[in-house]
Amino acid sequence: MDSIRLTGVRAEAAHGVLDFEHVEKQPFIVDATMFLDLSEAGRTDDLTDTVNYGQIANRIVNVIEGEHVDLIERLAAKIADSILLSYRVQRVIVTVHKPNAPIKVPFDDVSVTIERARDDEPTPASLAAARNTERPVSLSAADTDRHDPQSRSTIAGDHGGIHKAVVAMGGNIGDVQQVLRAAVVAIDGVPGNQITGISPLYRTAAWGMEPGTPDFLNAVVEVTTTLDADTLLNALQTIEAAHGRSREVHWGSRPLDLDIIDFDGRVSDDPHLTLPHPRAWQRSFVLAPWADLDPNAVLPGEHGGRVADLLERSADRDSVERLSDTWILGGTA
Ligand SMILES: Nc1ncnc2c1ncn2[C@@H]1O[C@H](COP(=O)(O)OP(=O)(O)OP(=O)(O)O)[C@@H](O)[C@H]1O
Ligand SMILES: Nc1nc2c(c(=O)[nH]1)N=C(CO)CN2
Repeated sequence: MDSIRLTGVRAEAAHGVLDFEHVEKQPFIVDATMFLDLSEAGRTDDLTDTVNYGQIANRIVNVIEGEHVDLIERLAAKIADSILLSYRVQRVIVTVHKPNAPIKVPFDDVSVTIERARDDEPTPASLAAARNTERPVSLSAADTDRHDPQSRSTIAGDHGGIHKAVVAMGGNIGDVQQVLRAAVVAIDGVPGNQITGISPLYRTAAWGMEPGTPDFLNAVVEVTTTLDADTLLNALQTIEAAHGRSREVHWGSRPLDLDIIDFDGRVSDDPHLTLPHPRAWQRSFVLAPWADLDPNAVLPGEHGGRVADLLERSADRDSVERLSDTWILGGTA
């Protein structure tokens, strides 16, 4: 099968079993070989027919710089999972090198290599991709013939042109900032999606939850997408599941929540996907970052209005605090 090989992706982080390795950063270097069918991309010259290796490299760095792990075996498994979020990748070989590992004799390098296939253990991403086989994504409404409709590696799109969606992100368990960064990368990595705006990061008091619920971090992103609204929701739920599946979550708290706030200004009371999000109008944790991102934004629907005005009137507007404009780059300074 065709492959894309990315080698020497490097980042520093504190991973390892020994005490000092929990605090002192050291380099980790990753090679990844992704197996996928490149024949379409070879014919069409279109990035949406392959995987964007720049996005894969970002994902690898996000995992390395993410939550502490003791073992490079675990780091390799997390990296393989994040790569298999790209539904086109059928199989991946990941090598993690730890050249400065605490080994007392002279050595060149130590590494682990793992191989994971989409079929070995279906990830939420692969399950969602497999379920949505009806029609593939494309960037224009005209090119419906370019893809193989039988392929299980497709995500349905509506071929209805380019839509604009506003997605709210939040979480209050674990390294939320890191997870939100990874979520932005993952949303942008869904074929047909392009992130066009990222709000500042806010710390917000838990809204509508039991006293003592930890604060959330929240942000809002704008996405242009060729996906229909249901398929976008499906993709967002897949990304949520990838970040929540192995954690113990007490009621209400969550590592990652992704809601569609607005989709082309549509209004719908379908409970599966209510538009605009039915509680957005009264949530400062949505309104404040959205108003920062787009001071002229308007929430449609019964409770709608200028987002900045809704924020002004919102009962909990003092319970949100702007933390960082540059959080997406990796720091909160
Ligand atoms: N605009 C929307 N965005 C995301 N999910 C929605 C939307 N409208 C309806 N839903 C449905 O809501 C269900 C529950 O979603 P979720 O678990 O994110 O809720 P929640 O985060 O606990 O509450 P809230 O929706 O108040 O933020 C989803 O399965 C989804 O089908
Ligand atoms: N501050 C804050 N509160 C919440 C949030 C959230 O993201 N931030 N999400 C909720 C359910 O989605 C309920 N309450």
